[in-house]
Amino acid sequence: MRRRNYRGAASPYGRGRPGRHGRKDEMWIVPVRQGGDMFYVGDEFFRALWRYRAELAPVYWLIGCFVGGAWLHASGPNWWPMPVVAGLTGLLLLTFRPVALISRYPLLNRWRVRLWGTGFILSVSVWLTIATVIGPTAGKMELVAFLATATFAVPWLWREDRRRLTKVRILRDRFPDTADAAGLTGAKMLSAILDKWGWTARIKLRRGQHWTEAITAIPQLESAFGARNGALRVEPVNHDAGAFTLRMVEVDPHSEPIEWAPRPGKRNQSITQPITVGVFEDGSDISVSFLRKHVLIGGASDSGKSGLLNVILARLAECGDVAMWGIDLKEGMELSPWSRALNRPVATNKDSAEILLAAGVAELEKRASFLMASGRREWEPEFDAPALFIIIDEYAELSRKAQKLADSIARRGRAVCVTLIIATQRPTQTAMGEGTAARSQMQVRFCLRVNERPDVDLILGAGKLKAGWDTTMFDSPGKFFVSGPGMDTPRRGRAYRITDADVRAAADLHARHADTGPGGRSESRSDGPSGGQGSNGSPAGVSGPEMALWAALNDAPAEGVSVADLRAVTGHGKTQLYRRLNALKAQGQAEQVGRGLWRSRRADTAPQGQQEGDPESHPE
Ligand SMILES: Nc1ncnc2c1ncn2[C@@H]1O[C@H](COP(=O)(O)OP(=O)(O)OP(=O)(O)O)[C@@H](O)[C@H]1O
Repeated sequence: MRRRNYRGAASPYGRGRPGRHGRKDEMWIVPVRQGGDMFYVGDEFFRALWRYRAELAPVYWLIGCFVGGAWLHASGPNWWPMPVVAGLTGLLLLTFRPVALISRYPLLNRWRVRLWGTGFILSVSVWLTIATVIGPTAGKMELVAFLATATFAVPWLWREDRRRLTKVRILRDRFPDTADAAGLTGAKMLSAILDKWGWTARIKLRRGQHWTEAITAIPQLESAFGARNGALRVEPVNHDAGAFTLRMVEVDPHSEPIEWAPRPGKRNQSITQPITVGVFEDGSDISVSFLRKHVLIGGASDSGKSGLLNVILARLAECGDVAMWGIDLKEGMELSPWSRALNRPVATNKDSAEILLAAGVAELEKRASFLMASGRREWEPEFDAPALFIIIDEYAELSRKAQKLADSIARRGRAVCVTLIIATQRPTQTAMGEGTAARSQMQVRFCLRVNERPDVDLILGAGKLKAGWDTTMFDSPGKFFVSGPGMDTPRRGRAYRITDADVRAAADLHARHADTGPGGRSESRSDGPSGGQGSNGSPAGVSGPEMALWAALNDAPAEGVSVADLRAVTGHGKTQLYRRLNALKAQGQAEQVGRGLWRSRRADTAPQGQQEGDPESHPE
């Protein structure tokens, strides 16, 4: 059989024959339909019988039963045990559901499907047994077959996933016309998935078209689909400039505010896990990792910046390995309700903001020397060594000095887990501080509604507006795009709505220091195990006992520091202290130099006798 190339000329080569450079030339070949139009119509007919096999299944069952019954009857009435054995085998399989069967047909896990299957197998095997003996057309056999088929066809055709499958097929079959009407001639729908809010499809464009053309064609596509304004979203597909993801939002999950639901349990979360701040419009959670990342929240007035900041604070407060400081230059209006959950009184004016940021830089430097001395590269947050977040509402209001300090934290704070969460309306260079690079250090960026399109690039970074991250059309507060590691497509999200009462409840539930309540005493956290200045002068509850322990071991004389002294500086109980000391010893960072005497392992000293078996080298 000769094949034709794409211009219709006969090709001398069969399908797949290597070209001049060993390249297969099958791209240029389409199969020739021999036999003219009749063959074509017949071909399409059989294709349709196969494509719509699920919908046509009841007809196939009926035909199968009559053909099978006729064959068995013709073979002899004594063949009746055959359908009985087949039916029993089917029932046994359904009852015991071997793994191979379940992994191929997971639907069999549903009891309704099994009930239907049991009835179906019983009916078919009984009917075939009788048909083998008396014949498939004897008596009322035909009527019974039709009635039984109709009975089993109803639940089969009404099945929810069958309905979905049909909808997907209709979408896919009609898509070439829709794309044509929208000016994307030649585009194909490769796959589609339905969910409760709408559907998402993967589209492949004609060769030479770029996915950004689909962004321009969104209004035309909406019209061609007969959808409401703003119902369609276009997102790029990684590694394929000629494809995109088309999302139709039939029911907008963001049309109503999504209420904040506090999580039970106190301080049992960890910042090493992503935190959930809202819901994407396909109903999935927006989970963002805040660990070792600076965060920027930008948006116009009333776009919901403070609301989002409150949600983030509430989530951070749930983490036991987090410490928080706050700067709120709106006279503490936004952050004061959080005072009890913060590890330091809120800075509400330019001077106290400078002091707080200077303390942040000092903390950062202490942590950096600690890491260097202990041969580690990154701060691993723990309850005793929390990640420190400095939250700044209205960053643009900071003084120049404060902005320089914040810039220093932005540049150096990530590895040591001293990070910034900044909210501002327009992060222009002036607002972020002339001569500083704070904006470029922000890895996670939330962009709420903005009034001017160029503000999108200002908040999210150059080129984002052109890539479809336009937030000027966001119509309700709390809606945003978030960009960051692993979040490089513009998916619309909406933050939870958190009320003032929710904020108060969360702050009470996760109070760090009861004595720093609204209007609480400043710098008064000097008592208790996690309070007070560490021996290294670290701020209470931030650097924590871990650094105090390390400083004491480092400062210890050659004969070591006593366990009693270490307990005093860290506030640890004996068991906890020995757990930490033994861990440091295992890492080669601390050594026991005598009974109950420890110090850091120094490069210049040979390892001392390790006194294995010393009862005090194990927690009691
Ligand atoms: N996620 C949300 N869902 C529903 N409503 C919200 C949400 N976030 C904020 N709002 C509402 O929007 C209004 C403005 O919110 P918010 O004060 O957070 O905005 P803002 O951007 O901080 O404003 P400004 O810059 O003026 O301080 C408030 O009435 C708030 O209740």
